[in-house]
Amino acid sequence: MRVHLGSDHAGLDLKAHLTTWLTDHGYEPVDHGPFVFDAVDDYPVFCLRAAEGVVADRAEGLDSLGVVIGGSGNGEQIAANKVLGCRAALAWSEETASLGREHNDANVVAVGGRMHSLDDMTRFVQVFLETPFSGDERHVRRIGMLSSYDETHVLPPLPASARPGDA
Ligand SMILES: O=C[C@H](O)[C@H](O)[C@H](O)COP(=O)(O)O
Repeated sequence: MRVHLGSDHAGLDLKAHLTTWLTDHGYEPVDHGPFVFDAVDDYPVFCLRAAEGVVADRAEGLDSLGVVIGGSGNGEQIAANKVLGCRAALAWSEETASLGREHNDANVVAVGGRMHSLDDMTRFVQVFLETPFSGDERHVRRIGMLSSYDETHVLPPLPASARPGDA
């Protein structure tokens, strides 16, 4: 499996660690930078490229996921989710990492490099990469609503039970 990585200065150390770890574990890492420490670099530059790499691979039928890393993971997740076809989940525990795949079929995971130990973050990424999407009908339906909104910008209809005054 190919794994696209992007970060900023706050995620640089973890990205370097993960690149080696991924290679050692049979993955094909693709590093979108940064490659040197620059305390004022900007995560969108690198995380948008990583997310685009995942989406392009998957459009060609390749097995591909992404990892974006910053101080909190928040901005990196937001950046990745700007790319059409990317679903980026923020992982801050093993459970949120696995749920990102099981329930959300996320194809990119965001991690906060200033929030956890190196071992914990590596484990979150490992869990994310190794967990399959459940494929359950309810999750497929919800993901379909998001994809449809991406394409049409039309809101999904409210169910009868959720209309104001119907409670
Ligand atoms: O959400 C954004 C990330 O956490 C960034 O890594 C963070 O904002 C960078 O902060 P600073 O520029 O203060 O190092």
